[in-house]
Amino acid sequence: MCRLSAEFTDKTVEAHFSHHILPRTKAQLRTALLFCAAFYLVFWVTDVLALGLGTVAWLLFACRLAVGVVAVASCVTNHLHPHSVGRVYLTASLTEIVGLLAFAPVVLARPAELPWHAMAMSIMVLVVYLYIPNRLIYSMAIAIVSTIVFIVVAVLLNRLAAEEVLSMIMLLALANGFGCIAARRYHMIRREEFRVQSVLKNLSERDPLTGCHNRRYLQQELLNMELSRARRFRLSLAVVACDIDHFKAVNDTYGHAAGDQVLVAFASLLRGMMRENVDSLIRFGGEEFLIVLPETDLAGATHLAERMRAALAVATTQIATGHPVAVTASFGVTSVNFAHVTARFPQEALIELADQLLYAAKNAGRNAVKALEFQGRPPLQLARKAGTHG
Ligand SMILES: Nc1nc2c(ncn2[C@@H]2O[C@H](COP(=O)(O)OP(=O)(O)OP(=O)(O)O)[C@@H](O)[C@H]2O)c(=O)[nH]1
Repeated sequence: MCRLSAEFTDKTVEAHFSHHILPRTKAQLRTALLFCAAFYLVFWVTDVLALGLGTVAWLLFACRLAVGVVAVASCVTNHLHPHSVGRVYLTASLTEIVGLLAFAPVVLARPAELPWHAMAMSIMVLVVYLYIPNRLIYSMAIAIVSTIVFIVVAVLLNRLAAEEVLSMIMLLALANGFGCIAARRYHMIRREEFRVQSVLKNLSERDPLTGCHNRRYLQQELLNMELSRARRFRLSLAVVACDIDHFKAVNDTYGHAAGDQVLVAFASLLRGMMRENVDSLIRFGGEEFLIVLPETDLAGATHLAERMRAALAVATTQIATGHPVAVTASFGVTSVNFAHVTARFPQEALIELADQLLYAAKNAGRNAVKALEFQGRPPLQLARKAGTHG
């Protein structure tokens, strides 16, 4: 994490984090802006009490109203662009700047109350750092520049004794210092929470050896999500089950560590032939993998499985001892086309059919692909498990 900005140094991670917290940031920003704008307007009462209901008081009302208008416009803009992180920070900064600028006429119109204005300025600085959600570097820039401008205006007004000016400067420096430290802490804690959550999510959804999604993620999230999407838009969804042939022999001959290397290489070969961010590879158990292919019909999925089978058949994995290890794999392919299938069926039925086809491929001599369209009914018993398969 960058120590100055309190953001992730990796821009992609930071963008991911910002999008992840965007709904919460927007809700916080809306509350903060409307609350601050309302207070700004309510404080007009003090202008009237100090100046009477004359032209100057109405001018100050116009300034305060401008802050309210910008705050409301910011909220509307963010509502109309629900996915824009940049716009959230832009509107937060803009409202902060307008709010602080609108404070200048109040100070100039009521110079006798300079110590109170200094106190108000300290509170506003804290609000900028802590209450209005914004990037820390933007909050820092806005708070520091407006503090300096305020001090210059206060000195030019020449209403305070030297010791009062010094007290005011120290008070404002304290507000900036503590505000900045607290805001920095808050930004870092939120990112640390996000990092821990991501690590835990990864641990619960992924297989540590191959980095593929695990069975729990497939059954509890992925398949349900893909099936509902395919059903809603009447699309095809394909599932491919694949399993390395005679994998036990690899372990027995070269050792478990070499077996692990072969598994990792197999997963990487499959992943390399899939569509990034569209298809999913799941380690279903031991040496069996499952591939979920959205918007893919049986012909497309069978073609892919055939290409994967052929690629593996000519590939070798260099294990730690330097030996090249060659393996083959068997594939069971099924797909469901929701343009035709309207009946509801349990998600397991699709996996079960892919699995049965996989064992049919094993029974047919291995290093083979078997495919069948899923018709929405519980699958038939296509094949018994191959005798050698555990
Ligand atoms: N190295 C390694 N081996 C594993 C892992 N998970 C399961 N295995 C092994 O995979 C082997 C699977 O053997 P079987 O189920 O008999 O299947 P097979 O030898 O591949 O035979 P067929 O599938 O019928 O072709 C067993 O020896 C398991 O110990 C793993 O994470 N790493």
